[in-house]
Amino acid sequence: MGGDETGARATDEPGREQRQYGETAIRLDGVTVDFEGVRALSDADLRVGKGEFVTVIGPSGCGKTTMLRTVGGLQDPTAGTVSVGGDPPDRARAAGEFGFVFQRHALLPWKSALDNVVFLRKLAGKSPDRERARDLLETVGLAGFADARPAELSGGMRQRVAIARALHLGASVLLMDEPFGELDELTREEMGIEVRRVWREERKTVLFVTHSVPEAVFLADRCVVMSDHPGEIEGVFDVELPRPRDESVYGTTAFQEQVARVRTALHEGYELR
Ligand SMILES: Nc1ncnc2c1ncn2[C@@H]1O[C@H](COP(=O)(O)OP(=O)(O)OP(=O)(O)O)[C@@H](O)[C@H]1O
Repeated sequence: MGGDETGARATDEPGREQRQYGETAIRLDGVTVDFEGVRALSDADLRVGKGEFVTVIGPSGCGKTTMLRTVGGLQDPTAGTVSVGGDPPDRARAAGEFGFVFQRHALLPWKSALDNVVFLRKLAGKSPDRERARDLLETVGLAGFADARPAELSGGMRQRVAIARALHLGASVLLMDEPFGELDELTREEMGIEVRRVWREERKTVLFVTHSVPEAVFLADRCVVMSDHPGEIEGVFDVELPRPRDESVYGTTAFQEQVARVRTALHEGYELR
């Protein structure tokens, strides 16, 4: 398919989202993770190119979070190797290469949005930059909310703060685990559009776990489909949709077809490779 070693294709599409993922940012080779008799992840091989947006979807308990945590150095593999920018995950984590965004944003309730963005960077031993933090709040659509406390923000706005916080860390890799899981469908869609826009501007590598097939397709350059018992990578699906993407994509036949294809893969173990 004319791909490079990441498996991603460089396309001739014009615009800023042109895909050129020659350099591998994340690499998993034969990664297995066992927990007391449970094989959470089995023999996973994956390459994620630098600056690529990869989503991960699969049934509950198939090892999506385990894979994300293993990439992020929060979980050691039982077998196999993971490398991030050529380094083992714990070294990459110590170097501040990861921005984690989880379903529960864990903002500090007594701090303003701006202070929440700044705080994590301070905690990581890096010097905070309030101007940059303010710019990032603007980037995620929160201009004017720098002084608001989390309780004054909606769920979607709180997740935007969490994304700005991860970006302020200066991380090159965003690991996102169901970040919009608690949001209503319309807000999820809006957040998806925002996240792709931010990703385009900030040029991060993103690994994004979701339960939503439309979200997995809309966001991705490539979508990793997993199966369970044991958790393994069933296939990796190239998403061919216009770039940049906005809400009009949801209504297109191409989008519906690709959603259907991923659904079939999830239900029937349809061969994607
Ligand atoms: N710390 C742990 N100790 C024991 N078992 C675990 C641990 N973490 C995960 N597991 C098990 O490993 C398997 C994979 O879990 P994981 O959370 O990675 O799946 P998931 O695909 O993210 O699930 P969900 O979509 O429900 O969040 C499950 O059977 C789970 O019970």
